[in-house]
Amino acid sequence: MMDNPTHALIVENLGKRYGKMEVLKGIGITVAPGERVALLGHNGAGKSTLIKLILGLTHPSSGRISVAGHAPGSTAARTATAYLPEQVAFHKSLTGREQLTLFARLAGEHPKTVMPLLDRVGLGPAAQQRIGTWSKGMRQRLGLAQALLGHRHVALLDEPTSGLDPMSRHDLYAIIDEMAANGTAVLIASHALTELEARTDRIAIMRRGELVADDTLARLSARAALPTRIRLTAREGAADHVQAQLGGTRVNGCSVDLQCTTDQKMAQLSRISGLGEVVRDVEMAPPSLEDLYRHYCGEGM
Ligand SMILES: Nc1ncnc2c1ncn2[C@@H]1O[C@H](COP(=O)(O)OP(=O)(O)OP(=O)(O)O)[C@@H](O)[C@H]1O
Repeated sequence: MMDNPTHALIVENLGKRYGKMEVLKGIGITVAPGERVALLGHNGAGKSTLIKLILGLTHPSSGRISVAGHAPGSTAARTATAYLPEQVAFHKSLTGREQLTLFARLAGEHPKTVMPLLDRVGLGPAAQQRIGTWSKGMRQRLGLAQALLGHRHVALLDEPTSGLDPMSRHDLYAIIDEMAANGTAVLIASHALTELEARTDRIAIMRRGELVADDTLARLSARAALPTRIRLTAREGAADHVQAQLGGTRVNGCSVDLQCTTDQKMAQLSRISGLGEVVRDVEMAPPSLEDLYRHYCGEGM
């Protein structure tokens, strides 16, 4: 395949063996500039191995990778890639500003970019403190600041929000969105399904070294045809009547759970409203990313 300039990252028919063990089998995935792709999979599915191969830290047994048109590990590919590992390690005795200045020099960036970048990730006030005194969230932000140095075509983020509180997670995703809006292709390996659901454009799921899904949430959802759950709250004493009319399962004194496919949803809602005032409330839960993840990972298989 010719390199498509619309793809910042191309992974083609990638295989990796460790001795007899086949860790990656024919992986093909592309990420376009500005796209945010979630990379999901159980422990040991091969996500870290894929990231290591894209970084050029280990070599594929077969297949090909192109990072902004360059071979993984080459100087051009390294310059084009931002990488945030799960455990970010820094010199504890340096201040945030000193550490980032060091990274800026290594990346060929002018030290004057450092303070604005620290401000951008919310570390401006802590810039003169030693990293050894910082919280995990602050170190994670510094990792992100490092990843934001220069203009990167591809960002590889490994569990970027692990161990962060909800506010820090929110801020971190805002920065990731900004990176994508500036044209960086972002690949986020994570287990944090709920937050990824709203913050990524595409979902890629790996299972035992194979890519078993790679599409938008809406299309994965349509293909899986998982049911929408509907919980009805009946007026006091009316739950039996509601269940007799609509079927479903009683979950407690006054609630009834129903399930329906997407194309049955409107018909089901009109049957519910036909029951009139005996139904006090309706809650609908479409399939979540967690449901889809279970489906595509073939849980229980
Ligand atoms: N250097 C290595 N030598 C031998 N086997 C390895 C090596 N690195 C990884 N593996 C194996 O490859 C498989 C995939 O591991 P990998 O770390 O890529 O999974 P992962 O999806 O990143 O898991 P996690 O979510 O736990 O980080 C595992 O079975 C692992 O034991």
